[in-house]
Amino acid sequence: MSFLAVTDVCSIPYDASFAVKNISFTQQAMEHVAIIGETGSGKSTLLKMIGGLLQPQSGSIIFQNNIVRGPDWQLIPGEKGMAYLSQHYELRNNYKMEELLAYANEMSDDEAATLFKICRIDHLLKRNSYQLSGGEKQRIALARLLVSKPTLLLLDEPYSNLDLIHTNILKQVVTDVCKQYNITTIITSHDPADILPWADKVVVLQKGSLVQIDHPTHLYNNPNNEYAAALLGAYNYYENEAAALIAATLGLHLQKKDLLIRPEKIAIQKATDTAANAFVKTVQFYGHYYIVTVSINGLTMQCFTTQGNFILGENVKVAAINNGAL
Ligand SMILES: Nc1ncnc2c1ncn2[C@@H]1O[C@H](COP(=O)(O)OP(=O)(O)OP(=O)(O)O)[C@@H](O)[C@H]1O
Repeated sequence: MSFLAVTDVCSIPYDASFAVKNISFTQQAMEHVAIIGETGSGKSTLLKMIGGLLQPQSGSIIFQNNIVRGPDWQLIPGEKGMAYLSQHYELRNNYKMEELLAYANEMSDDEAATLFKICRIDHLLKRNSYQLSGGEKQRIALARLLVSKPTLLLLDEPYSNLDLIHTNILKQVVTDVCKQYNITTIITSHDPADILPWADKVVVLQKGSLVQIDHPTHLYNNPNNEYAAALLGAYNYYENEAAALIAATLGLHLQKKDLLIRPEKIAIQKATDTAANAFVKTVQFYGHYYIVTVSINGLTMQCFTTQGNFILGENVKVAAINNGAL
């Protein structure tokens, strides 16, 4: 029996144009699940249905052997044992943080003190919400959910409003609390950096429908469509004659009518006129790597390289690394 089983779940359409349709997946205890998709693809809608905060039209959600009942069936929406951190969480004004945290607290004083330390908010308890930064508010909001001792944490784009420093702090906090308290987590995001190193299972949504469920490595290397490829990072995509031409240039055997190759799978080097098969169109600096865009018979292709000495217009040779295998 799964920890969570989502079966054929459909949302009640908000209007004629959008509904989440027939989503099924399972989650084991402590398995990290990420729900990804472009903005408006239905991530929050699905997460709220899982949390019992939004009534599904059909399908079933079973959490730890119990049916999750939507708000139509409960006086106070929300499933016991689950905690949902909204993208648009709000902390009440005119309360000290310690008062706010005391409200739903099911922990002993010692347990709560440990939690606040792990959440890195122990120095903020005497403050009011207007005295906190966005990252601090986010950690308080998380701690406020955790004092009710959930076993499943639903995090709706938790890092979307934070800078890199505070994102990294919150990621560490999430990792630490989940490990310390055996909390299973689902995160929604559209940022590959939130998903690829963290998730065990990725659920890809497009316009409310399921595109793919996969392990991040397999998904990154074998996306079911161009949309799924684009969500997880840069890519080059060609069809028909263009695919054949690029495959021949890179030394690849084309097995289908289209070709998807990630930029890091292409080696690029300076070349004499006779050895060259491309020329440099643009060079962009990204800190620890460069993106060099080359032209091959009028087709463009992105290559990642750590070499910053390519010159616009110069001839280069490009080739697939390891036969393009990802
Ligand atoms: N309460 C609502 N009433 C009407 N339409 C809604 C409502 N909530 C969401 N929608 C619409 O449903 C679609 C899916 O929204 P949802 O918030 O689930 O997407 P999302 O993938 O979480 O997006 P984002 O990444 O921008 O948060 C969008 O087109 C949105 O405009």
